[in-house]
Formats: sequence, C-alpha cells, structure tokens
Amino acid sequence: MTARIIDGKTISAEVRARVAAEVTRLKTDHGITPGLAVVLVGNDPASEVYVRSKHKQTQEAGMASFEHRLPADVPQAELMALIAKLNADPAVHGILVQLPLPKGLDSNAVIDAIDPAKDVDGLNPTNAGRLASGLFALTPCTPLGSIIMAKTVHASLEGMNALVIGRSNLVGKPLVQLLLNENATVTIAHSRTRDLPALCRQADLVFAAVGKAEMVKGDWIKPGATVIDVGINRTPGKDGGKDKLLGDVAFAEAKEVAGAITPVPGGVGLMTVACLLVNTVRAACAIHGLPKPAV
Ligand SMILES: Nc1nc2c(c(=O)[nH]1)N[C@@H](CN(C=O)c1ccc(C(=O)N[C@@H](CCC(=O)O)C(=O)O)cc1)CN2
Ligand SMILES: [Mg+2]
Repeated sequence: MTARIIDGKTISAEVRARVAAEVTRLKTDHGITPGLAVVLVGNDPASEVYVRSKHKQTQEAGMASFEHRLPADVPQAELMALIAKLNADPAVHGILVQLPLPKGLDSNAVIDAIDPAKDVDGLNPTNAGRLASGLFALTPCTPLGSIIMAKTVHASLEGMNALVIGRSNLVGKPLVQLLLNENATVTIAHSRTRDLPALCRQADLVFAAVGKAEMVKGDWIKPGATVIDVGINRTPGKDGGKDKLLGDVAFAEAKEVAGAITPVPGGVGLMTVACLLVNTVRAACAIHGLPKPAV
C-alpha cells in the first residue's frame, strides 16, 4: 500500500482563503483591519525567508503587516521596549518574535513580555496555561496546523492512539494539549524514551517533532497509520548543490506502510504561516470583543 499524501499546499491555501474571507467581513461589518507585527533580530537566512513569507501572506489576506528588523547585537532593553510599544499599539493585534533569537538575548523574557491577547505564537505562559486548562487560548501555529492536517484524514481523533515525539514548547507540548482537547489518547516520547520503535508501532497517529533527519523509520510505522512530519532538517546538497530539506521521518520507507503521510517540504511547514494568519484574526476578534471567528 502506498500512503495518501497529505498536501500542505492545498490545505494551507484553503485555510488562507477562509482567513481572507473573515478579514473582509471584519473590515466591512466592523471597520477592523487585523494587524500583525513581526520582529526579526539579526540575519539568520532561514528566519529571513520565513519572515518574508509571513509579510507576503499577511498582506495577501488583506491584513496590515508591520515588520521590525533589529541588529543581532541589539541590547535586550531595546527589544523589550519595542515589545512594550507594540503591546500598546491599537493597530497591532498580533505580535511575533521570530525564533531563534541571536545568542545573548533572553527569549523567555521577550515571550513573557508580549501581551497574551496579542501573542499569536501562543508561547506566552498565560496562553500555554490556558491551553492546558482547556480555556480559550492562542495556540502555537505548527501544532495547530498539524491537527488541521490530521483532521483532513480523520474527521474525529477521539480515542485514537497518538504518539508525539518531541517535547518542545513550540511544538511537542502544545500538540499534546491540542490532541487531548480532541479526546485522543496521547503518549509523549523524547530523547530518553525506551524502545521508541515499539511505542511507535502502536500509534494510529504519529507526530514527529524531534529535529533529527529521517529518524523515524518505515518499520516503526503501524500499517495504515497517519504520519505527520513536523521536522525541517536542512542538509547540504551533494557536490555544492542546493540544500535539501528532510523531515524527521524516512519518507520513502514510511509512505509504503502508512495510510496517510505529510511530505517535507510541502507539508506542515506551509501550515505554520497559514495558522499564524488564523491566530491574528482570532486575536483581533477577541481584542474587539467579537465572537470567535469561523477560521
Ligand atoms: N516565532 C516563531 N519562530 C519559529 C517558528 C514559529 O512558529 N514561531 N517556527 C519555525 C519557523 N517557521 C516559522 O516561523 C516556519 C518554518 C517552515 C515554514 C515552511 O513554509 N516550510 C516549507 C519549506 C520552506 C523552505 O524551503 O525553507 C515546507 O515545509 O514546505 C514556514 C515557517 C521556527 N521559528
Ligand atoms: Mg513552527
């Protein structure tokens, strides 16, 4: 059996179209233009690409995009002052600080300083705690996108055995909470987990978010399982050729066993930016006291 490919390009385009329709409604019915501020510190090439893509897609959805670029040696106090300014700006409904920050800057302090109502990355401890408590929360974009992708295969995740490999604040931990909200039975695995292949073979849903190229092998996958690959591992191209992107799953092997699988590139990564737009619209509605939008 060859797995169905869960196509991030198509699914993210559908999400972005729904966001654009919601933005039109907010402008027409309420005179609100959702605004997203993205802060990029330093000039990490991958971060530059992601920030450009966020700017372009925010504008395409009809929202206001504010880009703030700071040098890698910016003092922490100056970055904190920018966050305070954005927190107070009524045109800004979402604030995102591109990660990782250059060495010497305290990203926890920065994330902590973002107004939870504008924290469209869902990383502020208030949003993390609210998500864990089952309350309305802005939730991290990659886990949100991963759930949307899994639900294109299974209308309900209730009762399914879900394995999350990785326990980062950006992906693994919030993904566990989102899966619990879907009534899945969740196991979280990490670098100290014993016999990961055996654990993986029991999972109906596998979410791989470890950051190790092709770590999850084809014979770890239960036949027919759904595999969501969150890994984006950049590996140098052969003979000085273009860099290659590899997921955390050995795709060629896994697709012969799985029922459905996301590719890398063209999978979850594309959902990250689409879900950022979703969160910005959700934040704008909540800030203006409007009901949760249909995105
Ligand atoms: N503040 C944040 N920083 C980072 C996040 C985040 O969610 N918030 N996630 C990643 C980077 N990221 C967005 O910021 C991101 C990663 C990947 C993609 C994407 O479109 N991937 C494509 C391939 C693109 C390429 O060629 O490099 C794909 O998978 O098909 C978008 C956004 C870390 N930092
Ligand atoms: Mg991400």
